[in-house]
Amino acid sequence: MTAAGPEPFGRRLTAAMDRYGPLCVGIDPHTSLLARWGLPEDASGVREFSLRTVEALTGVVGVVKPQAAFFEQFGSAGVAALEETVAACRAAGLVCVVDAKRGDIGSTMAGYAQAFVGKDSALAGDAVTVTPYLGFGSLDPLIADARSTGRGVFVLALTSNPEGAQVQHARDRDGMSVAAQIAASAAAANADELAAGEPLGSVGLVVGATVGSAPRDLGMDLAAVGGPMLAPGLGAQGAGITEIRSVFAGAERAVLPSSSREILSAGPDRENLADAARRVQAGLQDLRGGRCDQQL
Ligand SMILES: O=c1ccn([C@@H]2O[C@H](COP(=O)(O)O)[C@@H](O)[C@H]2O)c(=O)[nH]1
Repeated sequence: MTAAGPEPFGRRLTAAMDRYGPLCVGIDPHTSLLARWGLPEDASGVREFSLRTVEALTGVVGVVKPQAAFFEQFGSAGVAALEETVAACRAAGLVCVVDAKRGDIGSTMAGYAQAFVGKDSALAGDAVTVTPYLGFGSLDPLIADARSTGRGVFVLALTSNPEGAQVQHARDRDGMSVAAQIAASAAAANADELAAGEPLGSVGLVVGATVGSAPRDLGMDLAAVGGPMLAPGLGAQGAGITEIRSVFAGAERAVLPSSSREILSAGPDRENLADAARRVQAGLQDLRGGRCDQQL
């Protein structure tokens, strides 16, 4: 919190990436991983898995991303486990992106906004993923609330799954792709924060590390967005630093590469988990133009 209000998300995220490096570790308690970790395949297992992961990664990475689906599948007890995970991240000083991929008409979006970026909501991390396929404008209430509480929003633009092309590669009658329209809307949403000197705006995009030349082919100007680029697809989905460099050429400092299964499968031993994250982080070291503070 500053005299002018809460510290903006883009500033806090930049500080975390400068300190630890760009890696975001996904907290995805797949049932197969619960079994591998010797944990029950229920909400108590999801809770234990997530809290152990937060503990192992504290001081190792700056950003984590719990996947809401793996909590919600166990109903209210699973949602309670997600709330505890968010609280543990807050206590540990980890930037927490809740991967919930919400989206609805504007009036309903206000409800999601209260849940995921509302001031006193237990489900609100530091940022949330949202879907713009009801129109980018439908996200306005949530973006406004996120800004007012110092939180961020990651808008799906080019997802890492091949099926996403059906919607995201479509073009309007002027030839502009849906993905390029989402990027342009995010850039407009970030303009005031960037003009005020923030290093990154609060409105980021989700662009898979697996999408190859699609951003260029679809006319997206990622460097002009001015917000962070959450890049899932690192590790288990096949992307590495070479793919990330190619997808995000010109916007490398804004990239938040995300990996879940590749790192989580090193658990349950805390040191093994931390080492796996350190190895992936080290491989990304040059992305932001040199060593992070933690390695100096
Ligand atoms: O385009 C997208 C958007 C989100 N995800 C999510 O990221 C993780 C990826 O997990 P891995 O084990 O590293 O493959 C998962 O939670 C997805 O829902 C994505 O993969 N692609």
